[in-house]
Amino acid sequence: MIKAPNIILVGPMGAGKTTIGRLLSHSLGREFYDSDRIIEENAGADIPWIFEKEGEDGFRKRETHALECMLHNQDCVVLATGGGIVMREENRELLSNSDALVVYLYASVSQQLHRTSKSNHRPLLQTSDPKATLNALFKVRDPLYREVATLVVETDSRHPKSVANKALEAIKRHLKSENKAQNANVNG
Ligand SMILES: Nc1ncnc2c1ncn2[C@@H]1O[C@H](COP(=O)(O)OP(=O)(O)O)[C@@H](O)[C@H]1O
Ligand SMILES: O=C(O)C1=C[C@@H](OP(=O)(O)O)[C@@H](O)[C@H](O)C1
Ligand SMILES: [Mg+2]
Repeated sequence: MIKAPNIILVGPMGAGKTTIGRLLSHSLGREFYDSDRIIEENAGADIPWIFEKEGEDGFRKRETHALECMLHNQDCVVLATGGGIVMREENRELLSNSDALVVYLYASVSQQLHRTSKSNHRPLLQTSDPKATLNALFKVRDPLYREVATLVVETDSRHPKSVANKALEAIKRHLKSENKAQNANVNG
């Protein structure tokens, strides 16, 4: 059993946040949440509908509210976020100022494109050139994911189970080194 506060997954669309988050939560015996599902449940509508009726700005407001509620009410859960969670400074501050362990699931743009091509539920990718959109988003967002993340886990050419195991090992290593540093502070 590992002792860690909330584990929060960030990264681009198609990085596998929803898939890996669920696998991680099973391995850890923790509850799993996905900010996109929380938003949909609260709205009583799906994400394409919210984007259509309220615009991206309406969706982002709902996203901030979902993140605030999770950080305020939940402890020791696994939370998958949506790829745009880092766009608002307010959200980055919420993530950085919380004691959550934030894991950036990295995926190359070609993998993002491949993995998102099976679904039409991502409004931002309903363009004539989703690859150009993913490239443009990646340029802006990659530094922001790195800014809020404690750990970065590479997901290209790995099966989801292998990504989840890799993330788990990285989390355990991180917690061990954090404990050692704390003990050194107490004893030193
Ligand atoms: N490591 C992986 N290798 C291959 N396919 C993956 C991997 N991770 C996720 N997928 C697949 O990619 C698609 C998008 O995954 P999802 O978890 O929804 O990503 P996200 O929540 O980051 O947008 C799903 O069909 C999922 O099964
Ligand atoms: O990158 C984004 O801005 C978005 C990512 C989506 O979540 P996933 O990253 O889980 O696909 C979802 O929140 C919405 O379509 C917007
Ligand atoms: Mg997702």
